[in-house]
Amino acid sequence: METTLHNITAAGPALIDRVETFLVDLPTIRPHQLSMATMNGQTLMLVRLYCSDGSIGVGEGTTIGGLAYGAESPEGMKLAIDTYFAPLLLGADASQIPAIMARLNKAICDNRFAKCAIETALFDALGQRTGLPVSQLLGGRSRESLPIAWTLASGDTAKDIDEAERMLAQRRHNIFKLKIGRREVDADVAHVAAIKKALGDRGAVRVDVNMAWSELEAQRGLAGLVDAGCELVEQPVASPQALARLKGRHAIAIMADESLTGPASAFALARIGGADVFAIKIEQSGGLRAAQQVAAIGDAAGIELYGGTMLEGAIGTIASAHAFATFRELQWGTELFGPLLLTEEILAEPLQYQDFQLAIPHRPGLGITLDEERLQYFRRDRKQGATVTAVRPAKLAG
Ligand SMILES: O=C(O)C[C@H]1C=CC(=O)O1
Ligand SMILES: [Mn+2]
Repeated sequence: METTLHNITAAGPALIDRVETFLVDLPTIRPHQLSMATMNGQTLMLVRLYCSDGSIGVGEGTTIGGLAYGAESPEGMKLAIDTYFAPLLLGADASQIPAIMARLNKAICDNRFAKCAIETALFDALGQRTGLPVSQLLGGRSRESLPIAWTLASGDTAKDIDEAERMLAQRRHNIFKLKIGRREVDADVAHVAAIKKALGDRGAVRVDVNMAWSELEAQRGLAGLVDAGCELVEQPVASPQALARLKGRHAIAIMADESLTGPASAFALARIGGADVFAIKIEQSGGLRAAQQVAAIGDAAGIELYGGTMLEGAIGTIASAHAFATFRELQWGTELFGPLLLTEEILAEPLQYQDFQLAIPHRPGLGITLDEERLQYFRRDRKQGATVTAVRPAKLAG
């Protein structure tokens, strides 16, 4: 469909008629070990917004290890949307995304992941309505594809090296992020050094400590990581002040992840010089536009950018890709590999990963088509026999 301002406005408002949420449980290809949890599967909280013009937008809320990573869980997001978000959404004009998000932000504290799922669905529906990809609706792309790092987190050095070799041979990834922080600092540093030694110049090595170190442990760890040839360390300690004290002390980039919970935290971190790099995540930021604001703050402060993941499935991953495509700078690439960690495909056509990059679709909205049969098969309530949706009362519908 050719899109003009005329046919958008001529169509009139598209009201939200129905909000549907459901959980989808998918296995991972291997156990994924982080400092705070080991994942054997991933649960996607999917939301669909059905609009009065026939458009349907889909969004995803996903986290890591239930409540191990953050305050929101997939089950909690579903409950929050069904109970508290839906009444604020039903009957609203789905094209007025900033107004809807302002309404949600005023009435609902935090719940950033659930808000991101809703904003994703709104942008997807707007894309269907206008014929434009989400990246275009967010202001336009600076790039057509994104470099994709892979996380080595099997918990075993030799297995991690084999896995990295396979990724290099397939030309899928040549940037590797190692999950550390579960073991003693020296054991972790030895693990990183062994992997970097095996890969040499063929692969970049970075680590994510997920806040597991004390500041003292970090002082020792960072020195060892520099010697091991590691180029970046993600959130070695929990406190932003400690991050600021560590930054610049060793020849290694310090990246903030857990400390970034949206634009205000980005501003606060920039003020104290707490990071060389921001790992920006759409869910942690509270939505796609909030992620763009975090990027703008990073840019303005001379902080370099990286596109992070909450190990989302295909929907959250491609929503992230559309947002990251609009960033002016993306010096450290991205880690949007979430769907590749899952054994099951939920799209009719898989996302395109090749030559170390993920291609960003050009079709309207998110530019993906769900495989309904597979989704129905993996949804949790199929086994429980319950479907919860919120519907606009008939007397208001039309
Ligand atoms: O960055 C995190 O902490 C979360 C995540 C990203 C990749 C991965 O394996 O875990
Ligand atoms: Mn991280």
